[in-house]
Order: sequence, then structure tokens, then C-alpha cells
Amino acid sequence: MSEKAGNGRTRPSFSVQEALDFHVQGRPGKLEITATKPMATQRDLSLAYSPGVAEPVKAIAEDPSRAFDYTARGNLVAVISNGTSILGLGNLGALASKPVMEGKAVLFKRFADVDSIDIEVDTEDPEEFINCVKLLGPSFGGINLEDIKAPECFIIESKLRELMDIPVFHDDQHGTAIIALAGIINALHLTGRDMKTTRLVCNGAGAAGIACIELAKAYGFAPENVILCDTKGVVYKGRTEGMNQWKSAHAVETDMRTLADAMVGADVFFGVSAKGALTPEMVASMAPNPIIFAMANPDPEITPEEVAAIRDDAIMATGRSDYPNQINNVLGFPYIFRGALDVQATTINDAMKIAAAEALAELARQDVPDDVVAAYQGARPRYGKEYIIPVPFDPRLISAVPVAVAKAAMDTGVARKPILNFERYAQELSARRDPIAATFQRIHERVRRNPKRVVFAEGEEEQVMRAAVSYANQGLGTAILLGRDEQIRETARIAGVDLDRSGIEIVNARIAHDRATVYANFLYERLQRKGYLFRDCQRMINNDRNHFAACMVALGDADAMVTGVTRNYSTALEDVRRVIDTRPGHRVIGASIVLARGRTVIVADSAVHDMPNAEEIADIAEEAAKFARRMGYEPQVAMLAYSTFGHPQGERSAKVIEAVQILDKRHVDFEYDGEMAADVALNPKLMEQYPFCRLSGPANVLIMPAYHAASISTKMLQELGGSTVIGPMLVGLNKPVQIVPMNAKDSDIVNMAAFAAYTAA
Ligand SMILES: NC(=O)C1=CN([C@@H]2O[C@H](COP(=O)(O)OP(=O)(O)OC[C@H]3O[C@@H](n4cnc5c(N)ncnc54)[C@H](OP(=O)(O)O)[C@@H]3O)[C@@H](O)[C@H]2O)C=CC1
Ligand SMILES: CC(=O)C(=O)O
Ligand SMILES: [Mg+2]
Repeated sequence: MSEKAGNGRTRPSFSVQEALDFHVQGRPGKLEITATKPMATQRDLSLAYSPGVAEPVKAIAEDPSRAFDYTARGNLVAVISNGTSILGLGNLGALASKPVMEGKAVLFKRFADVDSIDIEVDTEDPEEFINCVKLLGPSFGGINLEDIKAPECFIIESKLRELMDIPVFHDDQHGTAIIALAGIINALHLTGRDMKTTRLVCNGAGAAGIACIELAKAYGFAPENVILCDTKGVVYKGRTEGMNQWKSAHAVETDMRTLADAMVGADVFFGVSAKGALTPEMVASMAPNPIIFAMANPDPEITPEEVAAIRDDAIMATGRSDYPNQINNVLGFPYIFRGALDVQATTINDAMKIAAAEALAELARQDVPDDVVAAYQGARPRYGKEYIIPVPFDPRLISAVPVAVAKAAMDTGVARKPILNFERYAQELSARRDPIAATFQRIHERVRRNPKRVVFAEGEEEQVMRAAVSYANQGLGTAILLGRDEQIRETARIAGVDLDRSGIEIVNARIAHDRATVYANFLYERLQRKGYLFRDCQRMINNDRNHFAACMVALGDADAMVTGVTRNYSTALEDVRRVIDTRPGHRVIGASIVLARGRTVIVADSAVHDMPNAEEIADIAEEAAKFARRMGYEPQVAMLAYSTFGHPQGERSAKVIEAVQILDKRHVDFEYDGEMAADVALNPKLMEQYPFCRLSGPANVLIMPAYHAASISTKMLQELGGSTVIGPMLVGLNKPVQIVPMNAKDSDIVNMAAFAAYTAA
């Protein structure tokens, strides 16, 4: 199910079971480790391990800084917790914190290409914890402490900062403080307030609370205007109950005793405490145009809906991704460490934190360019009440924040390896982004704004049901499960899938008589001169779900279709093509997207043409180039063969050479060349040996000389090369249909359904 959030956006939701299934699927958890060097031959082994490994060992022993050259240390951050304050869930122990820590580790990778590993340390004793982390120093380029409760976290962090020569950063303290500062800089600007006279109440005097107000004061808030509260109420001078030295440092002379007292007339509320801690009455008592950052996770101190019910002049932010204005440290830690690692900083100091906050605040004030709109669910946000801070998916963050952090590190003398050319650095940072993730996000967002009805032809299969539920839950539209009602419900019951929700329809092909006759007539019209009797068509409609589903799409009862898990690809394709034609002026091909080592290439034709002739190869190249553009890439098409520019000669290569000549005659509007071998197409050094080659860089579209080459190479890459292969996607049909591989997981099916919906007119 999906709910409406602010800004007219759809808020995807999920069930407890879905969250658990997400973690259990495939390899349990969210992380694995892959090698960056080949480990195939005896020589590889003797270089990677004994005896070759002795050489970097000796070099590092002589000069420790060489560890950044010869090991993964320079890009490796440990996410370390003892689980004493997991999100806002409390002290649930080291082991229970592992899903969060794995999550932080993968966010490091996803957003900033920082390698990261989680470490859960099973002790509540600060001394033991400090000793453990201190001894891990040689392994990492940085330490991200996480979800350690106050006040122990202060002792732990300050001691480790003293003991270690790499950045030690307690994310719940400084990450939160940095993002909150970024948000408050803009919120004050929008409400015309002066920081020096603004009254701030912070509820929560733990890791996040203390750090938030410390940074706010360092930036200009007057100490007397900042009131700190905890479970005992206001932290006032002279209070003895539940105090510690970190709270005492922020105690003020006041008669206020409760949060409710403090909130009267307050300009700003920071919540880093617990769900529901702020009441509507307290919000009502705040100053005009109040600023409310309810940052507790997973549930905020008060919801935006509750605030909106009381007053409409508030600037509202939460820690969650499903409301506007997410004040969450995910906006900070990946990029702050990226910048710190890139200059081999010895620490993350205040100047670096403030630089990060200012860079974030500045980004929200800039116009959102076209290629960034997708990150904002398709809406182009404008700096204002509902947009004071960028979203974590904003692709500009990776170049904006690390640059600011690295510069500040250099300016304050903590950078061991200065950046020499910041323009080039910003470009390198952008290249670290995973383009396909952004593409799929764009596809999902586009569909969410214009939801579609997708028929899932194999509705009785468990993974298909899960995909359908996820499709509907993500707000992508209506998922129609085709199959026997009884059978679908029984399988769903056993698998624990809840189908009784809006956005899911079950259609029983056998008893949907009214449409079945229409479909049979439609099919008979198409096939009567191809050797089919009416009876045959009736049978296909009644007994075969691919034909039924394809007719639904052909006749407008559904917008798009997904099938494939129960039948091999070519059979499913034959079924579909009996019902749906090629789009005029197009050619039906399969295009696979291969993601390998930060690179994305499109491979075609990976589904349809067995042994294409030259004309067909040229058509495939044109269709694949269009597909590439649709996916957001400017095509650079390599026409592949086993030969390169005429050597060695052979029959298949001759067809590819002819295809290139055909494209020349067609004056197509994209870069292409060939014939060439795959290594020449992909490796710029090899390409340099052919200076006349018309490609301006490594190819991103590879046209295979035949189906077998496409199929074998993509499947080998998937199985042996550690690459992700998406597809083949069917391109060129007149109606959107996608066929998934038989081993597709529910997430693959959802992606294909979303892609089919995206291409539905
Ligand atoms: N949005 C974001 O990016 C982040 C959000 N957070 C959220 O902030 C919250 C606190 O995290 P953290 O600082 O790490 O935790 P800590 O355990 O270090 O501190 C918790 C603090 O909250 C106070 N507190 C708890 N419940 C209440 C309540 N009902 N009313 C008033 N004060 C309360 C505690 O009071 P006392 O001292 O009296 O026990 C303590 O001071 C969590 O919900 C967490 O999810 C944290 C980091 C980042
Ligand atoms: C976001 C985060 O780190 C927390 O809630 O603890
Ligand atoms: Mg945390």
C-alpha cells in the first residue's frame, strides 16, 4: 500500500514481513566482500600471497604511509557499534545492531563509493571498547562510531580521537549535528531570523542532542537561548537528577522545568529523543513560523500530519525519507568520509563539519537541474519550506560535499595528501556514482507519478506474488495477478503474502468469460491465416496465461505485462508475439544491461535474432542506440566480432563489416564503429592502436554478431565475473511486455514490471 506524503508525493510503505524478507533473500544480510585482483593462476597467488606479498609488507614496515598505496586501507571505513542506542530503539545489544551497521556500510558504498565493514563490539564498558577499536587502527582509513549511547559515547570518541591518527567520527553526534545545522541555516534564512536571537529547544541530551547544540552554538546561537531537555525535563543550573558533565555544560539559569515550559515561544525545536515526545499543545505554543526538526528514528517526536493539523506556518523536518525535509545523517557520513579519505585526513575537525553543513545548505538553494529531478520523485522542488535540504539520492551531493570537506581539511592542516586540482577531483567524484541506480530510480519515480496497471501473467508463483505486492506497495500502480483465485490465495497464505490490499487484483483467466471470448476473437483475427482454427485460439486464451495476459495488454485491459518465470524465454516470446506486433519502424530485440566495476554497458541482441544478417545487425544497432538514449546514456556503439578492423577475416565478421557500411549509408545520429573485438571496444589503451576508430571513448553499447555471443557473454559475466546483468529487456514491441529469466527473484520482476510500465504510453 502507498500513502500520500506532503508535496503530493506518494509514500511507499512495506510490511514487517517484507522488511524481513528483504534481509533474508539470497545471501543473508546486505554485504559481501569481493577481491579486486585476479586470484586465478599460480602466479596471481604468489603475488597476492606468499612470497610476493612480502614486498608490500617490507615497504609498509619501512614507510607506514605506503599502506595507502598497497592495501585497501585508504578507502576502508569501519562502522563500529556496541548496540547501546540503536536508532531510537534503545539498548538492544551489539548483535541486534548488526542490520543497522551493515546498512550504514552499504550506504557508504552506494552514495560515496567508500568500502566499509561493520564491526559489532560486545561490551558496554568504555575502556574495553576503546581498547578494542584502538587496536584496529592499522586496518582502516577511518572509524565511524554508531549507535553508542551517551554519555559513554563522549568518553569513547574523545579518547579514540586522541589515540588514533585516522578520522574517528561518532555519526550520531556529528553527522546529525551537521545535517541539522545545514537545515537550520536555511530554515532561519527562510523565516528571516537572526541566529543570535533565535530560541532553540533541544529535546534529547544524548549523543545527537549534545552534538547538535554544540555545533549550533559554535555557529552562532547564543548559549542563553538554547534550552536542553531530557527525560527529566529542562537541564537547568543546579539540577542534580540524571545529570552528567556533558549536560551540565549546557545547563542554563531558568525557572522552566518541563519541555512544555520551554516550548512556549520557542523558535526552533530539535527532537533527538523518542517517538511522540512533542505534543500538539507544545507545537501550538511556539513562536510564529516555528521550525520543527523531529529527528527521532524510526518514528519522529511528532508527525508532519499532526503539526499540519495545528498550524500551517511551521517548517517541518523529520529523520525519515518518506516526508519532505529529511534531516538524517545519511546525507553526511558517506560524503564527509569521502572527502576526508581522499586527502588522507588525520581527523574530522569542526572546520570540516561546518564546511559540509554549508555545502549542504547551499545545494538546497540552487535550482534543481533536469538530471536531478528524478531524485526528487519527479517534482522539481524549489528552495522553500518543504525543501530546505537535499535528499540523499541527489546526485550532486557526491561532488559538492567531499570537495568542501577536503578543502577545509587542507585549509586547517589536517590533510596528509592535498588535492592538486579540485576541478578534476569533482569530476572524479561524479564518476563514482552508480548511473544505473539513478536510471532505475528515475524509472520508478516516473511510473509513480503516472501509475500503470501491470498484469503479472504467472500469478500463482510465489515470487511473482511478492513482486506484485511490492509493485503495488511502492505506489507504481495496480498489479494484476493472473491465475486461479483459490490457488493464488492458498500459495499466498502458505508464503505469508498478504494480497488483501489495494492495488492488487486477481483475474482468473478460466472464468473471466466475457473478456475470454473477446480475446479469442481478437486472436483468431490475427492467426486465422497462419494455420489456427478458432478452437485453437479459444484453447490458448483459456489455458495459456501468456496469451491471455498479452491480449489484456493488446486490448487495453492492462497497460503492461510481465512473464517468464515458468517458461523459457523463447517460448514466452513466441506466445507474446502471436498477440502483439512490432512497433512500426522498429525491430524487436533484447537488450541486456551489464553493470561491472562502476561501468554500465548495454549488450544487444540478447534475445531475439539467432543469426542476424547484415541488415538486421544494423537494425539491432539502431534499436539498441535508441534504447540507450531512453536509459539516459549517449550511445557509443561498438559492432563486435572476433576480429578487429578486418583481421582475422571470417564469415560472421564480414556480416558485421557490412552492417557498419549499412549504418554509414543510413547516416544514423549516434557514434558507432567496428567491426572490433570486445577488448578493443572496452579498453581505451587497445583502442588507441586504431587511431582512425570513430568512437570517441570506450563503447557503452555492444552489438553482438549473433544471439549466442550475446547470451553466452552476458550469462558468463553474471556467473563468473561478479557483474550484475539486468534483462534482456524486450525492446521494439508495440505494447510493453517484459520477459524475465526463469530464475528471476521478486526484485528483478518488480524492476522489469516498472520498466514495462515506464514504456507504456
Ligand atoms: N535523524 C538522524 O539523523 C538521527 C536521529 N537520531 C535519533 O535521536 C534519538 C537519540 O539518539 P542518540 O542521541 O544517539 O541516543 P542517546 O541514547 O545517546 O540519547 C538519548 C537521549 O534522549 C533522551 N530521551 C529519550 N526519550 C526521551 C523523551 N521521551 N523525552 C525527552 N528525552 C528523551 C534521553 O534522556 P536521558 O538522558 O534522560 O536518558 C537521552 O538524553 C534516537 O531516536 C535516534 O534515532 C540519532 C542520530 C541521528
Ligand atoms: C540515523 C541514525 O543514525 C539514527 O537514528 O541513529
Ligand atoms: Mg545512529
